[in-house]
Amino acid sequence: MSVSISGFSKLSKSEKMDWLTKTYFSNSKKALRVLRQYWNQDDKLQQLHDEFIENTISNFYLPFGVAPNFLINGKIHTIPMAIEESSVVAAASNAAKFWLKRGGFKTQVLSTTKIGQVHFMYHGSRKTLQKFFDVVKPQLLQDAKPITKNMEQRGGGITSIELRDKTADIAGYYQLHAAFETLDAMGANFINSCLEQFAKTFQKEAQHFSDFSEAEKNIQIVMSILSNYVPDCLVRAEVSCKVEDLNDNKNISGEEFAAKFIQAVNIAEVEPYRAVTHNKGIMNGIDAVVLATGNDFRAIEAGVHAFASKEGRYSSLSHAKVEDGVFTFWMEIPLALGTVGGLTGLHPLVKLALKLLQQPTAKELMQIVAVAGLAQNFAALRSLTTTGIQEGHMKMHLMNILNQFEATNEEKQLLTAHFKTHTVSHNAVGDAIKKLRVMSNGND
Ligand SMILES: CC(C)(COP(=O)([O-])OP(=O)([O-])OC[C@H]1O[C@@H](n2cnc3c(N)ncnc32)[C@H](O)[C@@H]1OP(=O)([O-])[O-])[C@@H](O)C(=O)NCCC(=O)NCCSC(=O)C[C@@](C)(O)CC(=O)[O-]
Ligand SMILES: NC(=O)C1=CN([C@@H]2O[C@H](COP(=O)(O)OP(=O)(O)OC[C@H]3O[C@@H](n4cnc5c(N)ncnc54)[C@H](O)[C@@H]3O)[C@@H](O)[C@H]2O)C=CC1
Repeated sequence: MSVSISGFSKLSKSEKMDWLTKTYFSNSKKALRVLRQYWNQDDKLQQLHDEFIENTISNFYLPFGVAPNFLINGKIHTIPMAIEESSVVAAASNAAKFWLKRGGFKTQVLSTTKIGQVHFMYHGSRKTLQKFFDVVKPQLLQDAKPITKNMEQRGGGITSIELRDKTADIAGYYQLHAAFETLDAMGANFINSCLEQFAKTFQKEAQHFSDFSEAEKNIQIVMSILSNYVPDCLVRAEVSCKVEDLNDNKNISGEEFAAKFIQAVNIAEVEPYRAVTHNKGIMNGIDAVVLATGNDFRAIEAGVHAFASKEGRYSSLSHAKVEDGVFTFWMEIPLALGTVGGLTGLHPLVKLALKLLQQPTAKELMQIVAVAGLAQNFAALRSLTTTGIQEGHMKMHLMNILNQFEATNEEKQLLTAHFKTHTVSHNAVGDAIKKLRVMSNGND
């Protein structure tokens, strides 16, 4: 079907739903019912959620779960997670429980610098441009003062601006490359506002710079935007224990477990096909907490994967070693997060998640999120190198398969018990449910 519409954004919510359901669904009443089913019953809350984005017609639920027992730098946390995939929360909880008895997670924020750039074109003398930049720099900072005043009072603001010559890549291409400290805000809007002001000042002042020829005054601003690549907004998370303490009755000694685990990490360090899946496992934990705390998971994803490629080849974000009988597993990861701004003060479940985390600062949240990623990676690698991933994952996924077969509560109970001792697969569940239904029909 190929249908276009002009002025859709101007329609009311019910007009939008009406057009959509009549245009795309043979049973428009049923489609409407589903959409309405996910509206918040409270009118005020419904409006709040509607107004987060544009053309809202319903709400998209994700489960909101928690993983308890995370010992981080000596303090226990229960971590909120919003995610659709079964076994992720169980895996995080499992790893938290494992490390609770082994000293817990240690974390450290290594840096908090964020970057933004004004990309512009200039075809003239590089020396004169540099001279102009040196002259105009105080004015750039001065004109941005109305935007930076409050941030500076809090201890943040613009920390540097430099002129970068990118003409080796594209003829005439230069940048104003600026660094920012945005404290508890992720900072996208703050940084973009500063950059757009830089661009205005830069262009305006160029008109009055007497060393420029008329042609050189014609600086063309291409765009002004923050970068989601934040290699200097970095947090480290680590676990370690004596090798013999890794033994956890999984029919494998601590030494064997450490050796296999390190092999698995080494493979992800050198083999991109494996590294992507390895890091996906880390992002299971990271994204879930990022979402639950109202942060921008696209920004985090883009930045993290760029960081994983920083050596020129996509590689593992985590690393492991044994030294002097001590197993250490760690990760350094860039995370530009906010605990103010964005949705953090608006979405009721985000507010609850932040309260659950005892109202963390952005730095504290960076550490909690990194831990969730490392824990997730530990749980996945532990399964992969011992039982295999499917045993635990499918155990958790069983309920989704049962729901696909529209199992009743009674069927769920019987089949959950059955699959405690049988391997879960889509086919096996299908066969078991068929058998059960034939038997119960026979009994009728
Ligand atoms: C699934 C488990 C945890 C089972 O592990 P288990 O040893 O069978 O669990 P258990 O029943 O003995 O319970 C032990 C603890 O695990 C947690 N746990 C256990 N069950 C639950 C549950 N229902 N709800 C909440 N928490 C649960 C919980 O902490 C529990 O302690 P308790 O609460 O009893 O004191 C384990 O096998 C595991 O960690 N597997 C890894 C699963 C995983 O990584 N899933 C992610 C999806 S797969 C993927 O996307 C990524 C991947 C794997 O491809 C990445 C990669 O390749 O690297
Ligand atoms: N490329 C990207 O990543 C882009 C992301 N965004 C979106 O921007 C939003 C985040 O932007 P923000 O500027 O962080 O949010 P925001 O625009 O809500 O601003 C947060 C403001 O909170 C104030 N504030 C109060 N207390 C503070 C404290 N302790 N520390 C720091 N600031 C404090 C500051 O004035 C700060 O500017 C997210 O929703 C994100 O999705 C927007 C454009 C691009």
